Amino acid sequence: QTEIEFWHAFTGRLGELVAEQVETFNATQTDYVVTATHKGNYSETLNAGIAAFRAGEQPDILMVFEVGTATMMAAEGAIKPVYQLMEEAGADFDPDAFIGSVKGYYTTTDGEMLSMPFNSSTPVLWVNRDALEGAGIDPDTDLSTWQQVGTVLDELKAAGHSCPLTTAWQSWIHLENLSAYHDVPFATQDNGFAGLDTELAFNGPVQVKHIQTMGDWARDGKFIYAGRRNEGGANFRAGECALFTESSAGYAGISSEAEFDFEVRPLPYWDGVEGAPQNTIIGGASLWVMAGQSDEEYQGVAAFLNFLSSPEIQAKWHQDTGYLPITSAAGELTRAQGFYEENPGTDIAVQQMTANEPTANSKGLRLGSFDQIRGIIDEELEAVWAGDKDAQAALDNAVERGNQLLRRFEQANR
Ligand SMILES: O=P(O)(O)OC[C@H](O)CO
Repeated sequence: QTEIEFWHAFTGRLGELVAEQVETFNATQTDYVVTATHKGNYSETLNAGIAAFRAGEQPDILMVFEVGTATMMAAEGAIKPVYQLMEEAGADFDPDAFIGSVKGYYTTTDGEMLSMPFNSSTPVLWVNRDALEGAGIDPDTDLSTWQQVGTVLDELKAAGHSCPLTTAWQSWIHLENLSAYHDVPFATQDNGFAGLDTELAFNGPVQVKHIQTMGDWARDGKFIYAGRRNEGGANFRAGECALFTESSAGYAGISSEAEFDFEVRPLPYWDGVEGAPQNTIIGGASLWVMAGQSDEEYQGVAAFLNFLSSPEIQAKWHQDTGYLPITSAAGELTRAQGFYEENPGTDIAVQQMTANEPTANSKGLRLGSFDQIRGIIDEELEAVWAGDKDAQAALDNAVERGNQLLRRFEQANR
């Protein structure tokens, strides 16, 4: 059997679910055996893949979060483009099977799909209905807008709740998606899709107002900051927080652990901003095939990737995890199986992504060195939450510091 090495970033319930998929693939055929290894969080997995490539010890498949997409696209000698892999393997592969917003994220402007979509998500609002009820708030109360959320946070606070709102992935949800959802640019040049000469632009009035409001909520004990990635998930799953902005894929952990009545709602928007709500953008990760492997391995990689995106496997993955059904066939199968009727709200994420035709501001982001830029944004946001900076000063600073990294990336990849 030819061994296929697959490095990923999943632990907890998602780790169990990816292991199940690998086992199913290994059990369906005898030519290949996929060995899946957890290499840390998304950033650690990306860095492990880059370091391994430099040492000539790269895996066959590397999971890279959406943030690393531009970096991987620029790493020409290090990767085997998926369209090429499928062509050479003679595999039956149709990139048009993927929904547009997912396909577009991982496809070059020349229409070549470079990495394989796998776990795509979008941010939503998770609600602990018991917490609302406990504070004397109607659990069906409208939470469509941030204005409405603000009123509920006041009520939770007045009732003595210790964690009215927490969040995961603050830059992704409260700046990147906030910008797309309100149809304002996060960066120039169509958020980087139109050229490497892109500059950050997330210090405009909509973003400043939102971050300042979150900063005020933090000062008043209504927004509790738990960490840069998905640390807040532990607090929400334990029932400590009433509202939680997190990936749709929070579903995996919440549905298996929460001992309270929970619900998923659309991500709130600011009423009064023209064009809002537009559409949210994807997060999660895609699978990159690394260069320098044997023909047999590439045959196995093509078979495994095709298996992962087959309607049955992708539909099960979507239903188990809350990741989007990334192919139309997986979405249709899920609907036909009655899953959305039995699990109300589980189709909100895909609706939120696809309700409107994306604009130049809402197709997604393609920015080099973006993992490092997110680190800068995280630092600046933490200064706002701590009350050390106001939102305008923090976002201006993040833009200026981030632009320096973009210029370096542009020079290195011209
Ligand atoms: O938790 P995930 O996998 O949906 O990813 C969330 C963000 O996109 C990470 O950048």
